[in-house]
Amino acid sequence: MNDEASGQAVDTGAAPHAFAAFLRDDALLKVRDLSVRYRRGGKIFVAVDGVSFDVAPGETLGLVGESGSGKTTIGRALLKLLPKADTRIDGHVEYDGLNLADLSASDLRAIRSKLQMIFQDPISSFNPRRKVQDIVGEGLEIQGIRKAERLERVDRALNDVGMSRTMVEGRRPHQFSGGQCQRIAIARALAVGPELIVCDEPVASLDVSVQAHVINLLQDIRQKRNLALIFISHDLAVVRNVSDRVAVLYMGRIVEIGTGDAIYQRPAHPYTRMLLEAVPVPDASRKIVPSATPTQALSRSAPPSGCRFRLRCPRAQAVCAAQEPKLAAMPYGQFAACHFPHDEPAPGMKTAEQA
Ligand SMILES: Nc1ncnc2c1ncn2[C@@H]1O[C@H](COP(=O)(O)OP(=O)(O)OP(=O)(O)O)[C@@H](O)[C@H]1O
Repeated sequence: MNDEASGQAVDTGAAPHAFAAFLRDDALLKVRDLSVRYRRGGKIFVAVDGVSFDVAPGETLGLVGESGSGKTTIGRALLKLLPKADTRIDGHVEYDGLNLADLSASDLRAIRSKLQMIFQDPISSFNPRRKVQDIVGEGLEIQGIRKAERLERVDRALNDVGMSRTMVEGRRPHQFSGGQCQRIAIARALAVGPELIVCDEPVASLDVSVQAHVINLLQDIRQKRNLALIFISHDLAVVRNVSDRVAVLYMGRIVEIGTGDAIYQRPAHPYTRMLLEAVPVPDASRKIVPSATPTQALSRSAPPSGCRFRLRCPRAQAVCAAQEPKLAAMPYGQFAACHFPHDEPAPGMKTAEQA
């Protein structure tokens, strides 16, 4: 399936179940042409629009984009956590060969032990009246696991996040710091023995000094347990050291997807470059590209014709208004949806050859 050199445009919209060249056969999770529409005040709002990607066992995929680009909606759609009312989901999500749309409630419960999610604000996902050891064991309780085994698995999960039962015994979430609460949330996800965890901005609410600890912790656990991660962030710098591949999302669509090396060293899409420019680096030659039209001002119920990024894009030409670009293979192996992709290294970045 890895037809990277073909240079062929990939129309995932027209052929939702066809394997595009950046998709893989051996994936644990297959997402094909996923769209999510919300009804808001009588209008249809397209939050996610024809997104396709895969996650292989043990792989980390970074999902990056500005606020409102649809990252959380994708994460929640994968776990079937979106509100049913006023939400329409189309497309195909397959986990370990099972189509999630076809699953009965009990099959879905079984899958949930394999597929977990952690959130930006862990405390709001905790029942404040419960003790921490019970919170960590919640998923096991739902599965009907007996108490002795539950305690053993809770201990193991707490140890994996650098905590212990003695540390948490009899205590409630508000007695812990933000970083510790995120560890508790990770332990709760780990306790059920997942294969894939969707991490939704897991460090965004933490102090910068704690962020690195939590990221390193996730990395260690991932290696130890051969976990796959979808790491959601608005910040390309945050996913940089954790992602094998990165997908860049703009207004509900993937505009670039590829290995971390390609995305950081040879970003082809002007939007990816804009996000990279916003990453603070100690290099005065790199400036933040001014954005004429902020995303919030762009209507999602009536997105611009052609390329959705064209109103903010310094390279836009007439064809960009007339024709929506498809994801196409770039010389450095990634796929980008752009009529005028960049071919030069990212400014201020050393390429692998130069390093
Ligand atoms: N339940 C809902 N009903 C209506 N609109 C929604 C709902 N949930 C999200 N949206 C809208 O869908 C768009 C995508 O939201 P989403 O939270 O997925 O984006 P995001 O990229 O995760 O942004 P953020 O980082 O700010 O959470 C936003 O404009 C949001 O307002």
